Amino acid sequence: MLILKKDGTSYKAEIEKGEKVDFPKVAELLKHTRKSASSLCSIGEGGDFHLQKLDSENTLASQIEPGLLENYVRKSSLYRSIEEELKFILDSTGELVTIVNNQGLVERVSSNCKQIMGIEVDEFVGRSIFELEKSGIVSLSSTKKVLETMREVTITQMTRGNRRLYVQGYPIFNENGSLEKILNISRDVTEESILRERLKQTEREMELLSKEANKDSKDRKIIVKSLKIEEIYYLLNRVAKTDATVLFLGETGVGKGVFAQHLHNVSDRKDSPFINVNCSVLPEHLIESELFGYGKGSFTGANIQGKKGLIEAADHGTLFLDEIGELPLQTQAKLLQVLQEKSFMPIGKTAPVTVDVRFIAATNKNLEEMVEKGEFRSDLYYRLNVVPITVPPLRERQEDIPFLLQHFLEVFNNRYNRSCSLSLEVIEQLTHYRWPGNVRELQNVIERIVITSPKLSIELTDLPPSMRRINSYSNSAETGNESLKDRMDRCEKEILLETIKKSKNLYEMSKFLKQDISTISRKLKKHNLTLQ
Ligand SMILES: Nc1ncnc2c1ncn2[C@@H]1O[C@H](COP(=O)(O)OP(=O)(O)OP(=O)(O)O)[C@@H](O)[C@H]1O
Repeated sequence: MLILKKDGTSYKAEIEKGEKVDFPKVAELLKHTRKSASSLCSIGEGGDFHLQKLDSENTLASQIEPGLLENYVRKSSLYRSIEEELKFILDSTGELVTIVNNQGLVERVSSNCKQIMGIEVDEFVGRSIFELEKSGIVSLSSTKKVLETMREVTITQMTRGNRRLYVQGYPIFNENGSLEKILNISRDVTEESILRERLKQTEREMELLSKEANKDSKDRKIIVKSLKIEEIYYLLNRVAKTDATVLFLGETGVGKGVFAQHLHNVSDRKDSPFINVNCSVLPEHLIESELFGYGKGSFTGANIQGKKGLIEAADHGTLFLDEIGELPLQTQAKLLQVLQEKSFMPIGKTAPVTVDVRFIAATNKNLEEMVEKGEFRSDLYYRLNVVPITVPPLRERQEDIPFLLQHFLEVFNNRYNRSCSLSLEVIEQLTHYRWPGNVRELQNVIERIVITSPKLSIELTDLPPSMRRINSYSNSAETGNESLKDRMDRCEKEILLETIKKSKNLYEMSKFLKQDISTISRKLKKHNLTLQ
């Protein structure tokens, strides 16, 4: 049995509670308690501990009040050393460690509490985590999550002192499997997040710089051959001298983006950024913050340092708003204000930002129709529509097609280290193709051919099946200038040309076309064709 003294020291007596003891043992006990034998027999009220009166059979038992016991234990050297070790462990991790009981009351916290949480240890210990969350001392409690899920959790927390914490909460179960405590280890990642954000910003700037650097590269060359494109090109060179807003209209892939970039390149703003924003790609809930930026800690999930918007990033340069028809109505109102006043208020800021930006917009939608349906603000439409430029689809400017084919062939031959060439029939065929995806589709077709063709000389048969015949027929039909006979003759010639490529002799050709040899021979003669 352990005999405890008021000063916290202890004495271990070889006596068990209820054990019969002889007088030598009682004497030993007396020595330590410094009581006389007669007083020991009468101890029991108000002493360090209460001994039951020794009865006639010399039975000794001890009774210690619970409060007193706790006090003794706290003062004991063993307790003190465990306590010190635990404190040392909590403090030496460098992370904020909290131990919370299963009711959500904070039992312990490491001494860096003030530095990380912004409050003193004493203000933290003993308080309910629910109350701390309510009073905004912690933004999101990991303890609460552990209590809900009974599992290990990981969360990001913002403290009152604007520190960002990466918190891991661990449930600690007792041997019966019920939750005893929750251990939370929080790492202060504020500096890390700032650095990450700076890195992202630098990457964005690098991307802008590399775009700027590439803008005059060969890939960016603009093919201007047809009269329609020539007109646009020269109009842009004139408009570039002003700051007028330009609205590019036209189907997808016709080159609206290319012309917007050209307009910037030939303007006085060419040495400042050209910021290309695709309004259809930015998620609706982010579009405003991306365009206008925001101040420090404006909303949940925002960068704590605040962020410069794309409009501000385009200061002294050009902002190209591609797919402007996709801009939400609410953002349209804010954009109109920038166009009119050249200033705007970033989210969560109190001072307006003034910018000097040239605006260019583009869309493949019918904005007038959208205005009628109330999907696009009429005032913004008129503001953007100062210089409207419609870029025609490829099928309306076939003169450009052979030059575009040649241009992209060069680009991709260089890129993939090949020397592919197109036969005259291929050029002719592709010139009459409808190109629903316009220049972008043409570019992709040539890239695919250069990458996949085993041969260097590209023939009709190497074209994707959809481009080999049908479209040229329908396209010519659209022009409506040819008679039925002429069109049939032309088709016949194209079919013969294609079959010649894969036939060794007349016999094979007649088999392919399911015609007798004499008919094939006659038709070859008619079209002035020979079998090699
Ligand atoms: N005249 C041209 N000369 C050279 N390349 C061109 C020309 N027109 C378009 N291109 C190329 O075609 C591709 C599509 O052009 P761009 O992205 O400018 O079209 P867009 O009309 O803006 O399309 P979308 O409406 O889908 O955004 C680009 O890779 C571009 O380089």
